[in-house]
Amino acid sequence: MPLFERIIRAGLAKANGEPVKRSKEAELADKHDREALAKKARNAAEEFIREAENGDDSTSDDGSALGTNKFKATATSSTLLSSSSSFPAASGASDEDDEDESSASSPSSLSPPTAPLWAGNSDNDKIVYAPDSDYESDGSETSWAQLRADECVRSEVSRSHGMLSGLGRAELLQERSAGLVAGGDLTNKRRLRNGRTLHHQREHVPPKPCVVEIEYPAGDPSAADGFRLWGFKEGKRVYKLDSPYLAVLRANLVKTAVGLCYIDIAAECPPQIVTVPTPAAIVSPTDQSSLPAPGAASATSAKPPVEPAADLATFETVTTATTDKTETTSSAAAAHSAQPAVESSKSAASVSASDKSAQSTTAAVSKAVPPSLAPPTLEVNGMFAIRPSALGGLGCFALKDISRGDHLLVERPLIRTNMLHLQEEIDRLTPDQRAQFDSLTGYHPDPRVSRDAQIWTANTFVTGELEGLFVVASRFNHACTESPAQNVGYRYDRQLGVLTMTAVGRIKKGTELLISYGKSRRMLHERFGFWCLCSGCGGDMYGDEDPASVQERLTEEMYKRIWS
Ligand SMILES: C[S@@+](CC[C@H](N)C(=O)[O-])C[C@H]1O[C@@H](n2cnc3c(N)ncnc32)[C@H](O)[C@@H]1O
Repeated sequence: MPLFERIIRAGLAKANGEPVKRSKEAELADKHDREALAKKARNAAEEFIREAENGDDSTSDDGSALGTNKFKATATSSTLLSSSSSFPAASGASDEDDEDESSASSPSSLSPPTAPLWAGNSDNDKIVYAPDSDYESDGSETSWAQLRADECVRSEVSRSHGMLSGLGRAELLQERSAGLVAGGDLTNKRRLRNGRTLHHQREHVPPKPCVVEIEYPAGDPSAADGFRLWGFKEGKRVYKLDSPYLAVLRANLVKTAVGLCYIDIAAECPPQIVTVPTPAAIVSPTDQSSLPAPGAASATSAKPPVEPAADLATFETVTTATTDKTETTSSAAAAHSAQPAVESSKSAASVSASDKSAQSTTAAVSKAVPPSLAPPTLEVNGMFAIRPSALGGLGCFALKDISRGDHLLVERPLIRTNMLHLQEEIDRLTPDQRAQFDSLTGYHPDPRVSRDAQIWTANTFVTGELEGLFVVASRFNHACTESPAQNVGYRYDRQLGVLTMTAVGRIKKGTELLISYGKSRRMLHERFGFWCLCSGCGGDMYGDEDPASVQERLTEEMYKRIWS
């Protein structure tokens, strides 16, 4: 379960005094405790068995007591050991009581393990079983289990937070630079202080500035100019930069980022992403005859649909002009820099005549950047193009004036499944489909999850009981209700198995097409990892305040809320 969901659930449940489903860590901790109890019980049982085999007379003196104790010990041992399965089946427990107890303590009654059912007997320090036939465990009966779960969640938060902020590494770098700890030679590296203080989780530590280590091939001090904290993206701090060394940095991106910050170079270096929507998957809902057969939905082909509907007929391949120098953010830029250049050149070969200017711009930009960093070539369906967006990464922009009710896109899912079966579905993708999947932006609240899971989490649409991932629809950015308005609605048709995007108002050529991911800014941040930059929800309500500090402050507020 995602971290935030766990935290929120735990918090809500705690507030309401409701039982909390324990985390995996708590389960492990319980298992550890159970094993300790099992050991104890085994010793007790062995002792009893030894006593019984030695013909201890106390049986006849107090047969029932010993019988009960003996039974308790053995039943307990065998039950407890059913999880560790190292204790031989207990003997000498064949009376009626025993059968009752045995059935009550069969392994199935412990599935899932319910540690709170066990308690130490303070009188004889033996483990006793206190079955209650009406009792159904939900795994959260005792406060220690609850506490342990909370503790696990708490450590989870601080761990994740440590990863989010990179503070651990920042501190290490700082200590290294101060000569407090041993480390590599920093003399050829520039360090940048961003003046940030530590988050409240670490308040006991005196605040220190965060240090970013960046390697500059040129070694020129002025190369550090222009860096500033922009915010958080995909679980990492994002720094914007505007440096004369961009070209060099671009070529050395991996070396440069040093694992601490992800450098957003979208303004100068366009995303290396080629989205090739499946023509067969994009048809008019009125032209259902041309819908591809299920399963063949996403076969990649450069051919247009056989009989495309009028409004979606023109499949243009547009080389997007990406000389836009505005400060756009793009996770795609770094995440997808490995996109094979061949894709770009392949698509570039089919540039439509209608976009000659874009082509010439592309040619100019191509000269300036290495082939692997050539501008994106994006295939669109005639109604919109996919281009870098000021909101973040790529977005969809109207290529013509659009009227209310116009269908913009009808798309079949590349994958329709749930998290449980995601891997199987991914494994079934063809290499082309896999490349389409990989090209998407990923985010997951827990940065440790796989990139596949991140992509899935950040891009899926609810499609009935399952979720669907659509390669083109995934490029629609979010807006709240006011300007820039959400101007596109979508609906998944379960019978046809297609997602339809429809204009919900008049849209002028060039306007970004925006859908709604949800209403709450906090939800957007927690679920998708971004603070909405649209003005509708107050993304711009902070006036002159530096966006970096706004985002940092909001993040801190979120953590405070989680912790309170
Ligand atoms: C489903 S993707 C949308 C397409 C994405 N821009 C891309 O390049 O692939 C969702 C991501 O887009 C960005 N995004 C979408 N709407 C945004 C908004 N209103 N403000 C800021 N970022 C936004 C966020 O990074 C979010 O995680």
